[in-house]
Amino acid sequence: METLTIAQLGNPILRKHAAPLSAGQYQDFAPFFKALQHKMLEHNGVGIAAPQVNESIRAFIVASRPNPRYPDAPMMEPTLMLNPEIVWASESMEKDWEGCLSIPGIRALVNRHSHIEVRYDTLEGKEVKTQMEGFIARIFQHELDHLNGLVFLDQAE
Ligand SMILES: O=C(O)C[C@@H](Cc1ccccc1)[C@H](O)SCc1ccccc1
Ligand SMILES: [Zn+2]
Repeated sequence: METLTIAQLGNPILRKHAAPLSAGQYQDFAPFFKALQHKMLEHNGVGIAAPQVNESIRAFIVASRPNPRYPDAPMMEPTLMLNPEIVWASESMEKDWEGCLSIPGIRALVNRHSHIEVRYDTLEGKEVKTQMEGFIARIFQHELDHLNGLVFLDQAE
């Protein structure tokens, strides 16, 4: 298991537009994705994006679970999402607190779409299309920002 370090704000990689993966590459990155999930769990994260560990590719993990800040957050298996996109977003927005593994110790109120429809590929190359709301939708939007060189402070209230 390669050891990954988490890029901190100021590292230019966090400001790059990450590159899409070709389906042929998915399996090549399998060991990296294992290490990515390990890193997220090590830091009690509910999500993590590849650029945060210096890999500027369009991949992230969403792993909602109840936590002190979101005690009623849904419990979900950590889910790897490749070439993720938002295909529809609600007009309605919700403000809530966010943190970031790349900006430790800072929390901010961020406005996010309350409902989104997303699509992404699985490691096996299967396309998934699904709806998200609440905390899970928030994590998805937070991680997608990372793939587009944005961090939560950029749109904090
Ligand atoms: O830096 C990251 O992408 C991990 C973020 C994920 C996150 C997304 C939306 C709202 C909050 C966090 C976190 O730092 S993981 C740590 C964490 C866990 C639960 C609540 C707040 C922060
Ligand atoms: Zn983050």
